[in-house]
Amino acid sequence: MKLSILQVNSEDLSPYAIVCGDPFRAEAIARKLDHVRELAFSREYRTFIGEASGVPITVVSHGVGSPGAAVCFEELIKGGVKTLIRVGTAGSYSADVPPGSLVVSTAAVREEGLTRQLVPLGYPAVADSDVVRALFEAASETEGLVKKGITVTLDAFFQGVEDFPHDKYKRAGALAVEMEIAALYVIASLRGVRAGAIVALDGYADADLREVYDPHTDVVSGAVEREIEAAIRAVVKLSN
Ligand SMILES: O=P(O)(O)O[C@H]1O[C@H](CO)[C@@H](O)[C@H]1O
Ligand SMILES: O=c1cc[nH]c(=O)[nH]1
Repeated sequence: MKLSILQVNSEDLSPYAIVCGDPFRAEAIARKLDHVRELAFSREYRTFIGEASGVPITVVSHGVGSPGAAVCFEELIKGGVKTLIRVGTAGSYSADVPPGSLVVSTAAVREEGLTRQLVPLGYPAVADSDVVRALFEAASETEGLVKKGITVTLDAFFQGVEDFPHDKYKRAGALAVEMEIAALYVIASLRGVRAGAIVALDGYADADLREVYDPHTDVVSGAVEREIEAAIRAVVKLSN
């Protein structure tokens, strides 16, 4: 079956997918795999298939923001993907997890608009516990700080005149904020597949991102390398 938005044949997909926002990061992840082939590059969705330790892995970029990412997650699941791992970046809520750290998201606050069009507000956006365990173990085997905990998914990236809800979620113990994990977790639960996510912290969420956002530093690149390694190893662990 040809997936109409991703423009890939479902027969070419692995049951394991690593997803990320940036099409160039998808390529960087794919380059770590054996026998890699690019399957399609349609809109923001760039799809590769490769192998790690003999386990086939699909890698796909989902772009920025929950609505576009949701389309990607839904099509992958329709195409037979059973385990999805997001490898992303996020802004930190705490000096205990400074830029360059990794966070494995156990659950996500639904501060986006997409999932409320799918399920009631009380429905949780929660990771699969086996995927969290595999990601945390694999990330802990890399050099550098890794924590697990709640993350926040927000639609807005640059602030307008409304206050962002960062302070209350910080006080409630959330570790970081990004833009797609809640959509991933809700859709995975709805469709009966498992999902998890790991993020590399690229700055502090409450800074004025218009002034200071720069994910292209050595510290962030190093953390992204670590999370890619962790995600690939987590897939191999989950396949055993
Ligand atoms: O690095 P990625 O995976 O794109 O994740 C984060 O970065 C983007 C914002 O620049 C958003 O997609 C956010 O969730
Ligand atoms: O959504 C995001 C992603 C990266 N960094 C942030 O501060 N926010």
